[in-house]
Amino acid sequence: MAHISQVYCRKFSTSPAVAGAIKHVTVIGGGLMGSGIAQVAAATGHNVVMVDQTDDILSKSKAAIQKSLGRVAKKKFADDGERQSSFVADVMGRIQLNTDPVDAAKSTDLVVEAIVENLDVKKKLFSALDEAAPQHTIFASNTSSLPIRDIAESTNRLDRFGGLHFFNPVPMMKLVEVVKIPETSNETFERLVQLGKAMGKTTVDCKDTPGFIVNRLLVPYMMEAVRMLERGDASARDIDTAMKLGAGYPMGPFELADYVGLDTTKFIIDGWSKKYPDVQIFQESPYVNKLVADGKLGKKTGEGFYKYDKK
Ligand SMILES: CCCCCCCCCCCCCC(=O)CC(=O)SCCNC(=O)CCNC(=O)[C@H](O)C(C)(C)COP(=O)(O)OP(=O)(O)OC[C@H]1O[C@@H](n2cnc3c(N)ncnc32)[C@H](O)[C@@H]1OP(=O)(O)O
Ligand SMILES: NC(=O)C1=CN([C@@H]2O[C@H](COP(=O)(O)OP(=O)(O)OC[C@H]3O[C@@H](n4cnc5c(N)ncnc54)[C@H](O)[C@@H]3O)[C@@H](O)[C@H]2O)C=CC1
Repeated sequence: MAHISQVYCRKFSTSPAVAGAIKHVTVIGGGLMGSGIAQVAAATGHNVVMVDQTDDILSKSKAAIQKSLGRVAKKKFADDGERQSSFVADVMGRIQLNTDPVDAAKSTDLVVEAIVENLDVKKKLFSALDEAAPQHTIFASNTSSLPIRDIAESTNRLDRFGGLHFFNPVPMMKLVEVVKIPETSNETFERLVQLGKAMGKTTVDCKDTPGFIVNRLLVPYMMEAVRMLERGDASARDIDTAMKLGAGYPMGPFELADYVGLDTTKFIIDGWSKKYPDVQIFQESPYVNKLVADGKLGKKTGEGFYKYDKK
């Protein structure tokens, strides 16, 4: 016998797919975050399409996923090379690649956007996707710092729009912030929460408030670290050591900034300094600006606050 809530959903939902769990996920952006989201979605049984601008970028994203899955497989199936390989092949088999976001959006339950941290670029993307995606498709942004409502206004599906904020590295970090705008329907919100849990994450709910929970606290902390460096109070190395050994953080603020990417970091600072011109802590950092101008974007380019071996 069907459970009463199943009967209710079948009878009253606008589309049968709205009531079901999200099975097909389209991830737009195959960078640090998009590749991690695609990996974890596929590893938890979802069919995934990962979209980026060129085949070349996508093949690098695919290689990054394969490498990360290899690390996961080693832990999951220690000493069993065959099972490790079949796990990796199985997960990779659920990830398709596409350079056309509009095409990818035509048949998907959820779009998760993880492209560059720029409001206009994100709005342009979602506006195009809105024309193509089916009615039931939910849109979500992984933005670090932009208001979800500002991105969502480029679409006609505010009730099916929310924030899904994952953390870097996605395969290791256990949290997803699920963000509601005033128009997000309860059904959409519940489905996003369910997806976060189905991906093996702990979810927290948050309103569309600047930086959500984590970044509202993390950004001022990291900004104060760079102010200390700029004032000459302490070296980057000593500040990092202090925060790791004195506060128990896995990475110090400069290691973390390099890990996040200084381009993304600068996009966040630029956005917030414009938005909050009177809040001193959010104002630009000459030190970060110089590193970015010199192409030193952190771990991904081999140099940021620190130098890295290119692997
Ligand atoms: C300061 C100046 C700048 C001012 C600017 C202010 C602007 C602020 C910008 C804010 C940006 C916000 C971005 C955002 O929106 C939110 C975020 O995501 S914030 C980032 C959150 N992430 C963290 O805080 C990461 C903290 N670090 C860690 O947890 C660990 O260091 C990490 C897990 C990354 C690595 O662990 P570590 O022990 O250091 O290294 P190992 O290499 O030995 O790894 C340990 C373990 O983990 C496995 N592993 C690591 N990475 C992956 C991966 N990608 N895929 C699969 N597996 C991975 C690895 O295999 C190891 O496994 P073992 O079994 O233990 O060997
Ligand atoms: N780096 C981090 O630690 C975190 C970043 N975020 C957020 O996730 C988003 C992505 O960040 P990262 O993955 O770090 O950036 P990234 O620079 O590593 O990757 C972005 C990718 O998007 C692609 N892209 C840009 N415009 C596109 C478009 N119109 N269509 C398709 N693909 C496009 C780029 O080619 C690139 O591969 C940003 O909004 C960022 O704020 C959120 C949590 C953590």
